[in-house]
Amino acid sequence: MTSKDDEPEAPASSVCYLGEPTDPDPRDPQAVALWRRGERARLRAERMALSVEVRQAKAEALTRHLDTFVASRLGDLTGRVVSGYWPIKGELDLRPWMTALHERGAMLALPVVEVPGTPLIFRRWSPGLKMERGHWGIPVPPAESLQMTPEVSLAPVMGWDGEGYRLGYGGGYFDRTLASLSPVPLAIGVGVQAARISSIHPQPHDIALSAIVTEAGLQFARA
Ligand SMILES: Nc1nc2c(c(=O)[nH]1)N(C=O)[C@@H](CNc1ccc(C(=O)N[C@@H](CCC(=O)O)C(=O)O)cc1)CN2
Ligand SMILES: Nc1ncnc2c1ncn2[C@@H]1O[C@H](COP(=O)(O)OP(=O)(O)OP(=O)(O)O)[C@@H](O)[C@H]1O
Repeated sequence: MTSKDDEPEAPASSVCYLGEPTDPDPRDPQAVALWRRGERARLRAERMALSVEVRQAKAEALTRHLDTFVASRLGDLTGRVVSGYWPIKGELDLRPWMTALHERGAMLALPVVEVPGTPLIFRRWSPGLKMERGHWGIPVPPAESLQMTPEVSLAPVMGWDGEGYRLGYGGGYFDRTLASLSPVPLAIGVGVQAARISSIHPQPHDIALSAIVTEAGLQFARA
């Protein structure tokens, strides 16, 4: 007869980390890159598993927190340039907020990969604008749209940490863009609360965002 004592003990790590991948050595860029690839796949699968209704409820809750935060930092947005994003791959759809801002007199813009491996540019958008298919199949405003520099820039996050760092799709586009813009915009990471990771293990090229907002509220903000 077997007793409980005969059963092999689970290693402590499987209890503590609940099957999450082990953190890489942050000094080893290749290990970090490999770990990020795994985290992106895990977080993307989790996000895709959310129903459309749940995702929409999260987007609505997030929008309320975002609106409050932006108003607290900038006040009235009339005439200000705000960049959003066209949702892909299960990203939260904040287009209703973009439309509301447009109606309140803000100028909206969307990011465009004009040249792969270089900073994003931003083209003016307004509700109903006919879009073109850009790099990676992402819909973008057509080339004749006015190019603008955002004062507020939304960055959809695949993952995020408590220090304001973002995990995206692995192109490095947002980091490159923030490094190139002057003045630096109020860069707000937006995504689901469940995509929080303890650290993205920031590398020299990673630039922390100004704030992170999820459906649960403001999670991080620099003074
Ligand atoms: N909706 C939305 N639009 C957005 C962004 C976003 O995150 N979400 N971006 C935010 O930045 C920019 C596009 N970001 C991109 C990021 C990666 C790749 C890409 O080619 N990824 C490759 C892997 C690259 C690599 O590992 O070197 C791939 O997955 O095949 C393309 C666009 C601008 N528009
Ligand atoms: N300022 C930069 N200059 C040159 N290369 C950069 C810069 N920022 C990032 N990169 C390159 O981009 C690669 C991917 O970066 P990272 O893992 O941070 O992507 P990401 O933030 O998830 O992507 P994205 O912003 O496109 O969604 C890195 O290996 C890095 O070499």
